[in-house]
Amino acid sequence: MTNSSQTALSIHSISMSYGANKVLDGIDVSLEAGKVLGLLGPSGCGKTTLLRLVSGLLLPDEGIIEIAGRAVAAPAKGIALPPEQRGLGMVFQDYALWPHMSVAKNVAFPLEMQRRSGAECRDRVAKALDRVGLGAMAERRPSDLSGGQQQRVAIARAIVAEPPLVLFDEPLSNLDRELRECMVEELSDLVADLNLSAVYVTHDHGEALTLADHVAVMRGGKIEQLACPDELVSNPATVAVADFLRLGCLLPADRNGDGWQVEGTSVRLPDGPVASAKSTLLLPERAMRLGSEGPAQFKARVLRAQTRSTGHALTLGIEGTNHLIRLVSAQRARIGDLIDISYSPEELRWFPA
Ligand SMILES: Nc1ncnc2c1ncn2[C@@H]1O[C@H](COP(=O)(O)OP(=O)(O)OP(=O)(O)O)[C@@H](O)[C@H]1O
Repeated sequence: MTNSSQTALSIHSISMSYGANKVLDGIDVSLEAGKVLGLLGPSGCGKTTLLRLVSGLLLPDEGIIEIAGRAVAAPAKGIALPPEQRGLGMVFQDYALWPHMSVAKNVAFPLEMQRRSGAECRDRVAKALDRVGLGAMAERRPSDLSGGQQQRVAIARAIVAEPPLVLFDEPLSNLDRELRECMVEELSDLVADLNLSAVYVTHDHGEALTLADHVAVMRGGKIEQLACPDELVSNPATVAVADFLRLGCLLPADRNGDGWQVEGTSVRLPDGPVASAKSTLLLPERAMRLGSEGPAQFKARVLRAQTRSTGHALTLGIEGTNHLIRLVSAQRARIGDLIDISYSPEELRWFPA
């Protein structure tokens, strides 16, 4: 464990059960000050439980949680600080704004809880609202704002007391897709400008990869991989990570002579860095191109073609099999066409079976 004030959050060997159901199992993760940790994973993997343990809404069965070097939960030592003594900022999915209070009153709440003077409250609220671009809306009611603006009020309230750590619990999931895409970028800039230390829970991998410096991909109460976004995308540690991040096509393969054969196909691949007789290989979407110009190819049939703003979204079937490949291509292709797909063998990733 570390006591450095440079560490915003340190989670050590945390476990937690609901009755006989162990929902978190030996979680270890730490976060440097000024960085964002994304907690990403499918429904039920334990992200919200972990966030609640950090906030103090739940207590762990085992382990230690430190915020800015101070132990806030350590059952073995009888330490269990309630949420109000952890001094955290929190932003929730449903904004959790008080409808009968003005925007300024909502934002002032954490400072009033700390019994700050009226002048200090007014000054800090005005600064926080300016930072989220809502300086002109201080006297409005939350109901007179759009969903995106309400979420910015919630962010202003979370940062007004300059907490050592801000917790975001799926803050954009109530917004429609267009607004969400806009807010992800805004939020990412805001978090960087404010130099916030934050934990950001989401099941949307695009959000996590955009916003977080490090992402913990969770599965079944454990961290499957903890890495920066680039590393996760280029070197997923497991099939589950590659699958959850939808990095490309996962294919079962059998060792065959000095190479590999994709199960049920005539597609042969060069040797990979696994010793087992069977493996799953990832053919990343970004490694594939339409046409036969690349270093290696195979044939696939176009099953579906949809026009998107970014290109043509194609679903292809490796000829004569049920293996599907999805990719977005600048080139058009017609349903039923048999086309060549090129790829770079060095971009394949292998997982022992
Ligand atoms: N109050 C509770 N009582 C019993 N089991 C619970 C309770 N809250 C959560 N669980 C269980 O704990 C596990 C983890 O739940 P958690 O809410 O942390 O998952 P999550 O990853 O946040 O999922 P989601 O994305 O759907 O919110 C799940 O199996 C869930 O059913």
